[in-house]
Amino acid sequence: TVPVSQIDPFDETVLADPYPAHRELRDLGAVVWLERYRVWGMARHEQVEAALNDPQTFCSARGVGLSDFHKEKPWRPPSLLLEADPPDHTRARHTITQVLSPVAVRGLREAFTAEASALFDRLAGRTAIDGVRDIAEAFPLTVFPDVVGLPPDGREHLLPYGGLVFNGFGPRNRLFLDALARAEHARDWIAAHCRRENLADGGLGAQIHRTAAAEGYTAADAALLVRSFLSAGVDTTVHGIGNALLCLAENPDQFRVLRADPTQARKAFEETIRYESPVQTFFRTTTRDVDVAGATIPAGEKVLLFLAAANRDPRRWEAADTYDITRKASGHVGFGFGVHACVGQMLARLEGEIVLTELARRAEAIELAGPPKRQLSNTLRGLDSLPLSVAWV
Ligand code: HEM
Ligand SMILES: CC(C)Cc1ccc(C(=O)O)cc1
Repeated sequence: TVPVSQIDPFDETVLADPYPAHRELRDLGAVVWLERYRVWGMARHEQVEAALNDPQTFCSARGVGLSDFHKEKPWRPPSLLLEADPPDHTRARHTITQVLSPVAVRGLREAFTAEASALFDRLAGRTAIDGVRDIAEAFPLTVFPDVVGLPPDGREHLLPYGGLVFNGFGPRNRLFLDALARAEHARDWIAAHCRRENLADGGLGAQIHRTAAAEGYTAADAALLVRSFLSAGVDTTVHGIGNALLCLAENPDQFRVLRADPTQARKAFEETIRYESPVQTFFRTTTRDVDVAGATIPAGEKVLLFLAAANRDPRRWEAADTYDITRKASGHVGFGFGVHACVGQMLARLEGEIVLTELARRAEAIELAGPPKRQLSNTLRGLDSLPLSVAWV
């Protein structure tokens, strides 16, 4: 029989400190029944990776949130990438990877480095800063809209829209309803700025339109592909960078390692994605009766994948609950795994590496100057504010 848990993974107390619940779920079994939502859950690395690697059985086209698109109308038209399965997904993925290719991402390094340098020039000398407002939000909100080709006005809609997307994967709780209200005006702005006429020539948005047209997509579908970037490309990196600053401030020995060798910045960011995963959970839906570790999950069931729990599974990681920037963090599922693995991960890594390198060069030490304020979300883990005192070089 399948172990039953009363844990509510979307409860605000659990979201504020999810790690005890993650441990309980891992130890309860390879597959558990979450009574609260009447869905299945997997929290161990082995089962999460296996499910992500089997899109035929654990599909995305019925939504990657709690809502089953076969039963409820999505709050927005489904994504051609995230909420699609092979073969449709394959064409959309091929289109996007032509635009966000490793060569294209490498070509951004110089401009991103210049932006980070200018940002830290403005911060130097200010001993009290807010790591979220002044760094984690400031850097992505400067470089990403520029590279997509968004106009200077209206960028304040990006975070609220992402907040709605990520809260939208959870239940229709207070977090979702708040996000829906906050994003009321963002939805129109985002929809308008997925259209070719509102995207600058030469930007990634215009390139998506051009490549999508060559792949036979309509302008409307090309706009949906741009929407994927605007949905996934900001809140995630903001929290990735914010979580890295929090981890480094809470583990001064790790900051000293980074300070001694700033080329460790990329590894520090990767360990952050494992240890304090910005994307904590999302769902799949079974397409057939499937046996997992002796339990049979019937077809048509929602399965909640606990990425963050898998990333701290002691069955897979030495000292799983230790933040160690020198460890080999590869193999984590913080960027997903398999056909839907994050298409923006190289861009995210570039942003994280550049910010942490600049920080390591300019700060002797950073420490918490007050309690961080958590930003609760049904899916994302990150901060609203991070008071830091910085000893600049
Ligand atoms: C630290 C930053 C980021 C994290 C932690 C992250 C995490 C993830 C994860 C876990 C998935 C898998 C979703 C699934 O399997 O259903 C994913 C997919 C995706 N990500 Fe990211 N992401 C990040 C940054 C970005 C950026 C910067 C972009 C855009 C430029 C982006 C665009 C996407 C897209 C379009 C998908 C869907 C891919 C597909 O379904 O084939 N992400 N991301
Ligand atoms: C971690 C993922 C759920 C992030 C994400 C969100 C939205 C989209 C989209 O295609 O709209 C893609 C990826």
